[in-house]
Amino acid sequence: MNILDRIIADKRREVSLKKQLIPTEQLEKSVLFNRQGQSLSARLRQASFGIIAEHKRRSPSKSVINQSLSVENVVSSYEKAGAAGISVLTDAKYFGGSLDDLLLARASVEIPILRKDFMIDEYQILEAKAHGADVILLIAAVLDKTELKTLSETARNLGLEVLLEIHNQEELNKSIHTEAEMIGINNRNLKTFEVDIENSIRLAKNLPDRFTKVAESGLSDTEVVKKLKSSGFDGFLIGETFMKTENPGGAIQSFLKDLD
Ligand SMILES: O=P(O)(O)OC[C@@H](O)[C@@H](O)c1c[nH]c2ccccc12
Repeated sequence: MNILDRIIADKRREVSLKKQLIPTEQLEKSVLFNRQGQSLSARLRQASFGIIAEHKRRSPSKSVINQSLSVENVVSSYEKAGAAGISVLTDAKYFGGSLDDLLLARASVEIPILRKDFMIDEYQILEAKAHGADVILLIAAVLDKTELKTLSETARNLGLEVLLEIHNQEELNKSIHTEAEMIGINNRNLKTFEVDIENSIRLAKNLPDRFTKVAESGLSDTEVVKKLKSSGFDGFLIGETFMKTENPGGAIQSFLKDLD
């Protein structure tokens, strides 16, 4: 079994257990459930370089990235430095995150927040809303066309935006008819961890203009980000480059300065 299949198998177990413990009515009682969602898509299109800065403690490809900083400090410093949005990993087993991280991030920043997790069930979208997210991630590699459609409709009905992640033409074909606001092209193949920017540039050319285009993963060089911007990308999802430093806020600040 590849890593992605393992993560999804674990996620199915996790979600079915949580559903028994915390009913959806309880999620709907959260104060945050009535909060007005904000548009990440609009912010990315307005920014000269729209960075979505990610909070990520560890990952299956890199193991430990940063275990010592507090999520509140990291995301506030991202916001202060000029990030367009924040991504918070909430998967515990493989990424060391939690829904509490999402709550703490929401309490710390005003800018849009993406709940970064492996979404397979409507229940997780209600959780995202109840913990203050503005955007959810849907990964085309693990969902079929019908699931992509119904999960994005659920998000839309809750006032959440969708970042739909693809990696190849086949995934693009099944995503193109959904109502997602943003398409993320993952430079990293989630099955092999290989990073390929040229693949992303080729794929982006086949995307209709109505989608805000986001380049994801493996970005550490401002020259590469400039090249992606001129190839039509509006947003850039960056985690490790910032998180592996002692001062992620300082790292994004100098990154943005280099892009200027
Ligand atoms: O840390 P990086 O290489 O800058 O990547 C960030 C983000 O793109 C990556 O964490 C990611 C992209 N798609 C995902 C899906 C699930 C978990 C994580 C991810």
